[in-house]
Amino acid sequence: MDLSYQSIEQSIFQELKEAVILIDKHGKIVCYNQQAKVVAQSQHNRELSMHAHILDVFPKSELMRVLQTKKAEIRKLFRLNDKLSVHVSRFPLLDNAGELLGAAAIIQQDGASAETNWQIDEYIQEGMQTVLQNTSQAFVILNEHGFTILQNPAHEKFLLTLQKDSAAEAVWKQKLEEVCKKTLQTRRMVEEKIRGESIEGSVKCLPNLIDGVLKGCILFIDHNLEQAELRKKLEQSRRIIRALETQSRFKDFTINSARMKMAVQQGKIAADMDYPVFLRGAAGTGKKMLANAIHNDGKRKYQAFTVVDCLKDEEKLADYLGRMSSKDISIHPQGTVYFKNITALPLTQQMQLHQIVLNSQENAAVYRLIVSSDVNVETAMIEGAFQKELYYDLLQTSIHIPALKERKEDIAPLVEEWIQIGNEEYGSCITSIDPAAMEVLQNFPYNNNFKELRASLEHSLAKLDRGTTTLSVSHLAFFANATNNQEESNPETGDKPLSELVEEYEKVIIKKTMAALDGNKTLTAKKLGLSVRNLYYKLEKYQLN
Ligand SMILES: Nc1ncnc2c1ncn2[C@@H]1O[C@H](COP(=O)(O)OP(=O)(O)OP(=O)(O)O)[C@@H](O)[C@H]1O
Repeated sequence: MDLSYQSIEQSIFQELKEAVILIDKHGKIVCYNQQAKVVAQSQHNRELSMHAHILDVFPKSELMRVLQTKKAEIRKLFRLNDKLSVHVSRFPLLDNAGELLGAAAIIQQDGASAETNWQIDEYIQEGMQTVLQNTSQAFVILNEHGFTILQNPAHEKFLLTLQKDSAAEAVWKQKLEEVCKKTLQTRRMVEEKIRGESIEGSVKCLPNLIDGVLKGCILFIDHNLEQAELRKKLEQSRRIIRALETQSRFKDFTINSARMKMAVQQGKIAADMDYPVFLRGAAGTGKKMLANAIHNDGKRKYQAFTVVDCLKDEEKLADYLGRMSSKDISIHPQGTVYFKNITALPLTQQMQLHQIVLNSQENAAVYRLIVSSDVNVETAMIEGAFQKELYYDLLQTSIHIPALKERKEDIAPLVEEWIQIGNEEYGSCITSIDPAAMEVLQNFPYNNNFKELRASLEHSLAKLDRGTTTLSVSHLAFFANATNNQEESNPETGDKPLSELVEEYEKVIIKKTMAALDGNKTLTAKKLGLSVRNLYYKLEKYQLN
């Protein structure tokens, strides 16, 4: 067999992807192609040359073995250097009579490295998938029209949380769209900071160019959601503490309804002035909270806020009426005094209060005055139990706080807020509310307004099974029972608290006595051992007028 160079199809041989080296039976190189030169160079820059010994060029070559064994070795791994391994197939070269002429090595350098690259690619791909699925960095891949093709879990979570805050969601959605559009238009990276109400962050958008063709873009989002959630919880705790310490502010009101927004707005206007304020609204609607916010967001915030219940605090009432009647403006301005249940004041004290109101109107008051009533003052006035002049003067700056049933839009956010607080207190873990349950909560009458909403929810949360995450109608048995009891109006049934049963009984007694005495209030009060003003108060409370 002629192993000379000329006997082989030059062009094909040279173009082969594989490196080919032929040696004679002594180990001398007799033939090689271009690829073989490259392989030799990759091994410490060695030069391949004709008639050189194979071990001089490849000191670790195993081709010599084939000369001895005369056996072919297929695709054996051979380490060329620290970084590069190749697959080598070795063949003995025999003539027709089986005589050894030499040996050939076919080195699959391209194939081998492609395989190595492929293995690395697969490894990297898998690794990348794991990283992308687990990273807290939210990202989303969009096509050239701005539609989502792929997003990671961090992005899904981000969108879900954003949905809970409609104001922030609107800002973020608009900004992300803008950034995306800009990237697709300019084919350049666009970076922006986003301030979406409570949720802040930044977005980076890269054009997705494949072989110079714009295929869409990739959005990377950094946000402070976790901090925002923590801040919200902290703010809630602070709000409760402020309410407990009568440190409420206007921002502490949870409101959705236009009517309640109006009441708070009026409160804000009143806070800037020193006029007396008259707060009107049923029990538990938030009168004290609003009075407190007027004080804390007003000029006298560094002075005391004092609550005087005209129905219960007789001594305190007399004390403050005395102190506040003084017109001595040389005295350093004092804090705010909040008189609640003013319809329970006897006429003489009403006159005293009227004088304080007049002093305030003349800017001659030492104290800031805020009064409230949860019963209908007009009826008391018509009956002669409330002074007309006082009524008209107070009316000028009166703020009406609507009952919860008149502002159902406020119920959902209040419920959500109290469930979060309840979760902390009762160890429950409610994260969602079934729509049917929310309907029950929204349609409940809440005679004691916020106080009743909170107490009823607490009652339901305290009885939840461990692990319940969705509040459903079945958990609201307390609400159903309360509704039934109200509908049946049977004072002897149900598991009502004693105070409620006593009130129901009191109502029946007053009603019967009044009927027996032809509606004469003075005689009714006398018969029941009540003062006339107290009777008026109870008639209003039980709506017996
Ligand atoms: N819009 C609101 N957002 C948050 N909390 C509220 C809201 N309205 C009322 N509350 C809370 O409801 C509770 C009852 O409110 P508050 O004592 O001010 O009612 P009130 O009308 O003065 O009641 P009452 O006439 O029975 O004394 C308080 O704990 C208050 O913090």
